[in-house]
Amino acid sequence: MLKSKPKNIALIAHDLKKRSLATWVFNNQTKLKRHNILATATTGGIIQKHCPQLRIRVTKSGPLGGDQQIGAMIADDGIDLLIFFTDPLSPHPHDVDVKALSRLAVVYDVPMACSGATADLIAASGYLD
Ligand SMILES: O=C(CO)COP(=O)(O)O
Repeated sequence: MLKSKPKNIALIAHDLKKRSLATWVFNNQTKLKRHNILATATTGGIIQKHCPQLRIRVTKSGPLGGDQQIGAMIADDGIDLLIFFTDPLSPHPHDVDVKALSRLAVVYDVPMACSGATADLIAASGYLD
């Protein structure tokens, strides 16, 4: 099968969802490894430990501007997929940044998964092949 060109994929998870995102990445690393992976600092560090063979570029941590950095990349057409496992049951000091990031993903029509079920559907869709 003809492979599509590597995509720029941003990975982010709130604290209580980091383990679940790391597991999702581990389970999908065969598909992910030929793409350019970007993550916010803490999320990226945890995923890197679970998946040492993936090359992960990191931004600042979310509360320190990482969500905004990824939002700016979306506005520059630099992100093809956003996997952002959000935790709707905990307060976040940088909630405005979280909202701004998900808003920009919609403005620029970037595919976005906020939970495992949607991320699984995207992985099964052929988008990463
Ligand atoms: O806060 C985040 C998303 O809003 C994620 O940032 P970290 O990966 O640095 O924890």
